[in-house]
Amino acid sequence: MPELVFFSGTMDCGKSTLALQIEHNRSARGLAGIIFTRDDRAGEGKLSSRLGLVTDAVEVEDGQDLYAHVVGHLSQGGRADYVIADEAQFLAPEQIDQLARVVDDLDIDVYAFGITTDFRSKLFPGSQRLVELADRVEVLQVEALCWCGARATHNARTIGGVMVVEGAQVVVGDVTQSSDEVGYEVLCRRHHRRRMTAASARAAALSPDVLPIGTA
Ligand SMILES: Nc1ncnc2c1ncn2[C@@H]1O[C@H](COP(=O)(O)OP(=O)(O)O)[C@@H](O)[C@H]1O
Ligand SMILES: Cc1cn([C@H]2C[C@H](O)[C@@H](COP(=O)(O)O)O2)c(=O)[nH]c1=O
Repeated sequence: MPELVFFSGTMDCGKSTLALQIEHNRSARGLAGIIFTRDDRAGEGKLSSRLGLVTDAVEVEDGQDLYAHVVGHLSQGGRADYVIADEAQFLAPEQIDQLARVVDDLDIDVYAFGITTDFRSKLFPGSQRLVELADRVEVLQVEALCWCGARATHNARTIGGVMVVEGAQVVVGDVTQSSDEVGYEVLCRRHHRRRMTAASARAAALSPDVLPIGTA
C-alpha cells in the first residue's frame, strides 16, 4: 500500500541527506520521482544536504496545488513513482492534504521531511498536519546532540549565541552562522527550557560566580 511518511527530527539530523538517498536508490532502479521543496538554504528549486549533495527540485509556491501538479505531470506523459517533499514544515496544511490525496487517489508513495517544531517549540502548521495525516512518522536514527551530550530534541534560534524567543516563525538559516547573525542551535529540552546555548553555557562556566575560590 502506498504511504504518506513523515521523516522528522531537529535541524541538522540528516533529513535532507536521507531524502537524497531515497531519491538516489529509486532513480538508480529506473524509478522516477517528483521532488518538492521550499526555502532550501541552497536557493530556489534546490534540495541540499550539509554533506554537499544537492539536486534540482520543484520550488513550492504559496497556494500551489501539489495534487494538481502531480496530475498535470502525469497527464503530460511524465512518470511519478514517488514524491519527495523536503522542508515540509514550510508547506501549508492544505498542501499536506494534497500530498495525502496523491497517496490515496494516485497510489503514489509520498516521503515528507521536516522539522516538527519551531524555535519556540511550537508546531509548524505543515508539520502539525503531517502528524495528523501521515501513515507513519519516522524519527531519524542519527540523532543530533545538544552541547551537553544529550539527544537534541529542540531547535533554538540564536543571535550572537544568545537564544531568542520572539520573532517570525520562518527565518531561513543554518546551525553554523557567524556569531552576530541569526542562527540556530539544537538543544535538549532541559537546555531549551533554560535557554542555555553552547555559548551561554561556556560564559556561565567562566563566570567568577562559578569559579572555585581560594584554591591558590
Ligand atoms: N563534515 C561532515 N562529516 C560527516 N558528516 C557530516 C558533516 N557535516 C554534516 N554531516 C552530517 O550531516 C548531517 C546533517 O545533514 P542534513 O541532511 O543537512 O540535515 P537536515 O536536513 O536534517 O538539517 C549532520 O547531522 C551530520 O550527521
Ligand atoms: C527552528 C526553525 C527553523 N527554521 C528554518 C531554518 C532552516 O532554514 C530550516 C530548517 O532546515 P534544516 O534542513 O532542517 O536544517 O527551517 C525556521 O524558519 N524557523 C524556525 O523556528
